[in-house]
Amino acid sequence: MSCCDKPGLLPVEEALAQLMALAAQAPIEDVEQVPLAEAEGRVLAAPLLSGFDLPPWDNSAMDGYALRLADWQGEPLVVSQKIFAGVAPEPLRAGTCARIFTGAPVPHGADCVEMQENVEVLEDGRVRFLEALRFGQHIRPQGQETRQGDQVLPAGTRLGAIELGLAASLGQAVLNVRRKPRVALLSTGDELVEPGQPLRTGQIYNSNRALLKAWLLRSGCEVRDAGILPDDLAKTREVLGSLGGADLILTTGGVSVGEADFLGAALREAGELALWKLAIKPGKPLTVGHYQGTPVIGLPGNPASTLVTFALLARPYLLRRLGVEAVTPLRVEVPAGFAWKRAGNRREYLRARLENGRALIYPNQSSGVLRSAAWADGLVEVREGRTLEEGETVPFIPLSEVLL
Ligand SMILES: Nc1nc2c(c(=O)[nH]1)N[C@H]1C(S)=C(S)[C@@H](COP(=O)(O)OP(=O)(O)OC[C@H]3O[C@@H](n4cnc5c(N)ncnc54)[C@H](O)[C@@H]3O)O[C@H]1N2
Ligand code: MOO
Ligand SMILES: [Mg+2]
Repeated sequence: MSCCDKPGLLPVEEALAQLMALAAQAPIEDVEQVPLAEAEGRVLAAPLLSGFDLPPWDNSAMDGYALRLADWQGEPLVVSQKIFAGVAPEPLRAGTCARIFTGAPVPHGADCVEMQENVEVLEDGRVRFLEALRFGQHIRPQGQETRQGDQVLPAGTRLGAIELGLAASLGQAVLNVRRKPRVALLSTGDELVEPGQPLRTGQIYNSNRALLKAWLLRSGCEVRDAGILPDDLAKTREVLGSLGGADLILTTGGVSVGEADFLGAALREAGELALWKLAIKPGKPLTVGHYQGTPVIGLPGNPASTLVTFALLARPYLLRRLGVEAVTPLRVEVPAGFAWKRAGNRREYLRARLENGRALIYPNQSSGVLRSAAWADGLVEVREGRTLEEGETVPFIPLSEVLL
């Protein structure tokens, strides 16, 4: 055990529970109406209800012929009308059938559709049905998908491609969604330089800013990019104090115990430090609190620590503030394609990739190595105190689950 890995670290579940409680105290409830085409990634503010039955009328599932079963005694039937999708049919004339195509409304009086492969069209145009017919066959009944008034999606649903398609099928051109969270993004560190600038000795490029900005935008947030903050307590106070209009100040770096780590000190002075030092690796010094009443989440500066803590803690917090229930990502159990001999006292999230159904881990799991995450397609979770033999089952969190 190293000097810093003492017991007393906050377990990940407890940190998440506390973040959820903080989120519940500060819901973002303002509602906006947005056109369907702009609603991707937003969160429904009200349930999506079906204004009508879907499908609105019985319609054919096949290209073929519609008939009334009782009219068919084995003799060929005359075709009395042709019904394409998009037209309103006449009622079916007794003793006849109708030519019908997939998606076309079934005419009043018909109760069965036969696909054209199973009929013989006679020279006189009549149609002989070659196989036994069943009542209701190949008919998609009115309301089979939704009934008028059904709740199709609950409030708090995040809108992805499927939900947008569903809303469109119900004729919704505009959706009521929660206002986007306003996130002020700050990268702390005297060593940071933006890409495009020359790099002097001791400096590194700011990668967390690009990573988080893209991810926040994808997560449906409005980003106020507050740039780079030097490692200086007075400057930290000044900049945090200027970001009061934000729903969240999200910072990276400056949360550990070094002499240039000032976020904790600033929060203790003019706010509250609610969470610090978690049993998570990477990401232990994650810092949560508020500054003059504005919520602050300080992600540890190491790029893989930033990624893991954003994915598993900060992102769920933001989603919960929007009323999203399901904020924890899916885990699938997979066999480990590696052995893990070092039981740690923090829960570890290893950058991993599935190959032939087994999880392989990137050879360098240093929290400074972002390349590990670009190589990976998920995170393997290794619980505190655990070692693993190759072939044992481990939880795997697909990165696609958290990147949306
Ligand atoms: N004595 C101890 N030292 C450290 C401990 C500890 O418990 N005792 N914890 C370590 C752990 S774990 C982590 S994680 C880091 C977290 O450090 P900070 O959040 O204070 O971050 P910094 O010190 O500012 O930076 C850490 C590392 O990350 C680089 N960095 C920072 N920001 C960026 C950025 N925007 N883009 C790219 N890289 C960035 C920075 O240069 C440092 O290399 O603390 C350990 N130390
Ligand atoms: O927890 Mo730190 O994130 O190990 O590098
Ligand atoms: Mg530090």
